[in-house]
Amino acid sequence: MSSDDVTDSGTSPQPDAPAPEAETPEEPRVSVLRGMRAAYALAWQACPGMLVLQVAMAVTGGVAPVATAWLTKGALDELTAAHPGMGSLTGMAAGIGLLGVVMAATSAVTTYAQGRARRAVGLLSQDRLFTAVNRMSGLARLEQPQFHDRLRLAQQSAEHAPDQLVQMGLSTLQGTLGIAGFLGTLVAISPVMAGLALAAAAPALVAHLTLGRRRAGLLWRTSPLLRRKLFYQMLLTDLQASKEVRLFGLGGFLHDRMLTELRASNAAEDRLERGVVRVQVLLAALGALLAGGGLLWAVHAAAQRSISIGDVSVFIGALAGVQTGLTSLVQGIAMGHQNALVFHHYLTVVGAQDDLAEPAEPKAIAPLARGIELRDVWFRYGEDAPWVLRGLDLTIPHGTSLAVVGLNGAGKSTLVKLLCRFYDPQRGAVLWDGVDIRDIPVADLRQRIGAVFQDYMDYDLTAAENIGLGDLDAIADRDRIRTAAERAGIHETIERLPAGYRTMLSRVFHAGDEDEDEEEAARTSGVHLSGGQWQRLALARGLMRQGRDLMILDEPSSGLDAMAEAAVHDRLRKLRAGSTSILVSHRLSAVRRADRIVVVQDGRILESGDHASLMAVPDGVYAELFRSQAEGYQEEREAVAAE
Ligand SMILES: Nc1ncnc2c1ncn2[C@@H]1O[C@H](COP(=O)(O)OP(=O)(O)OP(=O)(O)O)[C@@H](O)[C@H]1O
Repeated sequence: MSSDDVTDSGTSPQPDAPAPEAETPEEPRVSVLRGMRAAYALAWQACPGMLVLQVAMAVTGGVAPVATAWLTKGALDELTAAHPGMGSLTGMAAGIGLLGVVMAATSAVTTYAQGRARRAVGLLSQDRLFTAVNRMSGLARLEQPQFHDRLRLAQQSAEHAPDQLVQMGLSTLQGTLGIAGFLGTLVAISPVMAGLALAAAAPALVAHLTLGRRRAGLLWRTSPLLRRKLFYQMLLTDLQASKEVRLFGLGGFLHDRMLTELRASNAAEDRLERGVVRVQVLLAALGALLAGGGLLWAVHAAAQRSISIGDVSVFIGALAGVQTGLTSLVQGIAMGHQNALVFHHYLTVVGAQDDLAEPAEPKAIAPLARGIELRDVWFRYGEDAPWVLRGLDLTIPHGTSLAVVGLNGAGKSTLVKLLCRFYDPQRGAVLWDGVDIRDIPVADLRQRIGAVFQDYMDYDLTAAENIGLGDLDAIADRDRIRTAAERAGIHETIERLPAGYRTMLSRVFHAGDEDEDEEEAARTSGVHLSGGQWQRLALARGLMRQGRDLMILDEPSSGLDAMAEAAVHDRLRKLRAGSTSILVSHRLSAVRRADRIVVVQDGRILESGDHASLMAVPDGVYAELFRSQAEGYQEEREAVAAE
């Protein structure tokens, strides 16, 4: 394939590898029932006992008020009878009292059961959410803004939505039992009133469902605004950003931007809330009209002796019971509906496939014996993005050191990322001893690779942990951590820290126990390293994997001073001898002793050879780059000598 076949504009042939499923920015259409089912399954798995207890309490809470209303009616009728029977009156009064105790206990037990279930469900749902995030072994999805919008809502709903959906189901059960009881009572006294009360709930249900859908839509639309707001907010408080924020006087600017995002989100919420108020006022007026009409009818009927005083009491209670029951039922359903819409984001993330295709027939990876080959590799970061690698061919024989050089943006780090299989190439293949790495389980492949990335991480953890993370099996192995630190030239620095390897490298967290004394806390916290020292730590972390099949060093010394850099490269050269390694660097003095050097340009290998052979090509890119760097040092030296 020539570069004419595959153009920057993206009018290329269909790629071999499918692009990761794009996140759709539209508002999702979802099944509420699916959300409910998933929420109940979660609640059952997280805490079955508490779910059963809540169901029992919901049934009790639904039946008890109806029973109370009937006992009250019985008592009032007995009282107004010609010869009230004291025995049955006492029994009914005792029954009312007992039901009061039961209802109070029900409410307390429900609160307890809800709390325990909420915590257990929250734990399980967050566990599943982050398990799913960890399952995504590539980087492509994490680079999609829509995925982050979805993830934010998923995180929010993982904490609250499952529990709220369960509560909605339970309150529906409780409400339905209460309403059924009261409605039966109403039908017995006035079927017309019963019909009217029921009919009044229909517009309320429609209105609340519409509002719920609008609320869920609002959450989806405001998610990008709130993420940007959080980003500006984070910059205002982040330690790393604080230098630039203060020096460039960015505080006010970021603050304004943060408020602009918040105002836009508030304005959208205000608009929705205005609609909510209108609907609620209308529904309240309808309810009051019904209650007032019912009261008038009951008083008239009692005055004409067509119903008893007890009937009036139970009628008023039942009408109020049906109305409040229906209102809370409708609101519960609408809230559940809204939660299910948001919970959909959680279910989508939890159910998402890995963004890297899993091998249909996984092959076991063997220790590297022959070498790694990139064969006609074409890669770009998105369907509309320009090609970064354009038919790149490269072989790295086992046991050799390769250096990769090239101008900024040439694709060197991209090449490294493909070797770690953070992405799959759209065309061509990366072969490990002749096996396509797409056929090897990705975790097994990465176990064989050690790496120091250009954009390495500083972890707010102890010095030992910062290094030990490179090989989790050895995170407690002080000897290995120390050896890696020595090789990266950071051991002495760590030894001088207040608590040596136990020192917390953070100004945000401290290392010790909550109850440690202040002296100990001061010893173990508050240390921050210099940029070059952090880079050495990252190098030590990578070196924890010394002896694996492939060592990747992407600009491992860019932050080191000249002497440290020379010393580190000297040491690395010795460590790399006889093992397979790739060094990406702009410092040509560091790469000159590699077994082979390649120059990447326009997504291909432009030149290849050892230092001497590349320097022998007078108008070659490598020779030119090397000469210009050497001349820079030469001029510097002459200037110093002339002073
Ligand atoms: N995650 C990404 N998403 C989209 N484009 C990217 C991404 N990473 C890199 N690119 C683009 O790919 C091209 C190659 O980038 P790469 O980081 O591989 O270059 P490089 O040779 O390592 O550059 P440098 O010497 O500056 O580190 C650049 O044009 C860059 O904009």
